[in-house]
Amino acid sequence: MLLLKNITKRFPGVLALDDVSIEIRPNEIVGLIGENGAGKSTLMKLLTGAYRQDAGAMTLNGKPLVIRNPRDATSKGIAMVYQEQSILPNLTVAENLFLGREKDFVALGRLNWSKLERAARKELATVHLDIDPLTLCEDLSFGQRQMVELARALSLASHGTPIILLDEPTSMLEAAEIKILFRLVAELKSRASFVFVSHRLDELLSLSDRVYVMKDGKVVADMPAADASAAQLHELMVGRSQHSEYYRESLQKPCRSEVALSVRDASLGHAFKEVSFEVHGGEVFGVAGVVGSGREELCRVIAGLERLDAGEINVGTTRLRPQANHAVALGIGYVPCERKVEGLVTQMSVAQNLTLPRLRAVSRGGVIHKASERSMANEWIHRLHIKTPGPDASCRNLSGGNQQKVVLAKWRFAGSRILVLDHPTRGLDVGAKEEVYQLIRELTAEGVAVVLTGDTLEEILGLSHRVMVMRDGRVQTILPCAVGHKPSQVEVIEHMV
Ligand SMILES: Nc1ncnc2c1ncn2[C@@H]1O[C@H](COP(=O)(O)OP(=O)(O)OP(=O)(O)O)[C@@H](O)[C@H]1O
Repeated sequence: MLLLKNITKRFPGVLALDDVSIEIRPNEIVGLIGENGAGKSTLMKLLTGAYRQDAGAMTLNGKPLVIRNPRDATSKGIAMVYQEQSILPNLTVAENLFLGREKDFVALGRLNWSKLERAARKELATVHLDIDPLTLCEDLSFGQRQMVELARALSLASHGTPIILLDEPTSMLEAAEIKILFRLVAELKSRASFVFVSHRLDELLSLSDRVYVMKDGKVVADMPAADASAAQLHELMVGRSQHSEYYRESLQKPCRSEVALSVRDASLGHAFKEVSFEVHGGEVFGVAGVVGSGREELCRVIAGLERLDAGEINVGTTRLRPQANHAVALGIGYVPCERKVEGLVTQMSVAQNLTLPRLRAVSRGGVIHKASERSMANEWIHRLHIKTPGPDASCRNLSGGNQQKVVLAKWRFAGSRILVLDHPTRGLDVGAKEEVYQLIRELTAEGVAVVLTGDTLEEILGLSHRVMVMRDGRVQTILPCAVGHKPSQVEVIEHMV
């Protein structure tokens, strides 16, 4: 149905797509995987008309295809469900579904709300979402908002057999929501084709019919999912086989006796109440809980971004003030879940972002010394294998995973002694994840304390010395979790829900 032939796309200093050929058949789910920076998003952006290829051609149902912009893409039946959701939270579900198409619902200069509501109900039924179309989107759960996006994409691209692009749709979802999404996509396959981008190899194999593996801008494999294994995909995309010890458990050292961080009777609004714990030097302290359990807010409080209603947080003998710069001064580094909003100044370069928390190290006489800034940055680019044309490249143009590496490198450069990692491996490919796990082990061996809330329970259990389980803002239990004493996932889930 859709054919991409010998597509090349170049950015300054980067060959993002190098002679890529891909085909998408009717009613098929095509999985797309590759390391961070392999070119997946660039490919999606070509298909939605955000970019034009430098060379190569596309055809749709045998006819030459030129996509001028996203609206043109949807008119040709290609629509995208964005990972960092594109719906407007302050509008209703119905308004979001028909955003830009309001004129179909206007009579005599006025919006016909009941017509809009009826049409919205119909669209919501296609994704089995039983909600009032006049609900504000900000009142929906993340999973529900994603369903609204999917319904919107399907209704926009209602031309022939639509092609729906799903960019890491599961990265922000809980296990139960993922199940619902997968069931729905499998059902919708009878009326649409899907391109599914994911870094989770098992998921990709379970949902897709066929899989393309990309590496350094090239397609290196195309195979039926039934013939592929996760280990094989790992090797194809990373170029080496998966480390037998994924979480580097053998590198875990007993933590130190000194307390690096203590949280006492901390309460914050509706988010959490009377939370107390201590984290030791060299310890990975995992925080588990479902979305809404209070774990994300807890991370923000330790980073100095929120003011507690009661209780206190101490680093050594110093009480933390609710100011991000005080947290940084006390040696706390924060890797936020929303890296583009809070983790980076995206319009600044890689070097500027990397050195931002410790400008003094690259300044002379109060003036930033560009050559030292660049050479520091080069060192970290090299150490963390950050894929960038150079230290002066704008962070905005890095792939998602490489942006995350810049955030991690920044705190490493700052010499932080306490790291708060909120989903540090979200959006990272399997190889990059292993590098982060290795880095966490190295940091803790040096005595750095880590507060970790992870993408999966397996990840939290794999890395932590102890795991605190939160439910509805309360601490349920703190379980020992060092190697040889790991609780089972079931045991932890029982405390979570
Ligand atoms: N607008 C741009 N300007 C310059 N370089 C870019 C731009 N967009 C992407 N790149 C570069 O092109 C390469 C491919 O990036 P792309 O975002 O397609 O990777 P990806 O496979 O989606 O990675 P990830 O899994 O991390 O999201 C990267 O090296 C990236 O830095």
